[in-house]
Amino acid sequence: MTLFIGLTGGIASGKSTVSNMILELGIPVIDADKIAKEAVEPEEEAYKEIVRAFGNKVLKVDGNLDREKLGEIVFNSPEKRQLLNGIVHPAVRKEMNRQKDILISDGIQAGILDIPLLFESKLSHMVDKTLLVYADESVQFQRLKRRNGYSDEQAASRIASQLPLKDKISMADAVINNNGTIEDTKKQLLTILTQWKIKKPAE
Ligand SMILES: Nc1ncnc2c1ncn2[C@@H]1O[C@H](COP(=O)(O)OP(=O)(O)OP(=O)(O)O)[C@@H](O)[C@H]1O
Repeated sequence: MTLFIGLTGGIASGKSTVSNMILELGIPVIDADKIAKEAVEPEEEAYKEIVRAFGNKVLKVDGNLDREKLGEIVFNSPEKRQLLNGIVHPAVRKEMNRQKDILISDGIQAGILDIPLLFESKLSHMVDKTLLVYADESVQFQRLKRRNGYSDEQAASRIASQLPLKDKISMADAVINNNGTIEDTKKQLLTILTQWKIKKPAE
């Protein structure tokens, strides 16, 4: 039986950092963000639905979706965000399930589903365990500003648009505190994987 772990966190809390560590251990990662990007490529059904719903103004001249423009529209309107999610989420769920089925039929012991908005999107039912990458809001703020070159206001509004990370602690089966060094984080990850009896595939 394949054990599926949902990896989540908040903006700039360190999900990609942890998901890279997991990949380096040889454990497969199903990446919801990557799948979501692929789901809206021009040949996909979701792309056509988005153009029908939002119009040509969300397209770049080359015909690809203007993700920044779309992001801005939905960032400022909960109704439009719901409309977009209603198109994209089912396509993403379907592809994640397809990839899960491959790991199951290959007899893989464990797989990670990297889903940034796991709790907000109510997708916990897709996994057996949930793992939260936590960082204090002040740490998220500093790392977000440094990584994205955001102003104080831009960083603060993006953090405020998500459920506070501390509220997700009680929802998760295990929490990695990523306030410290990368080494500290790696140690916590290995401890949790051991507790869940997940071995490196090579062992
Ligand atoms: N323990 C750490 N110490 C120092 N810097 C870190 C640490 N963990 C992550 N970072 C840095 O903080 C930034 C955010 O980390 P990362 O990209 O892993 O977060 P994320 O949760 O995947 O973010 P997002 O969802 O916003 O893409 C990156 O620039 C990363 O290199």
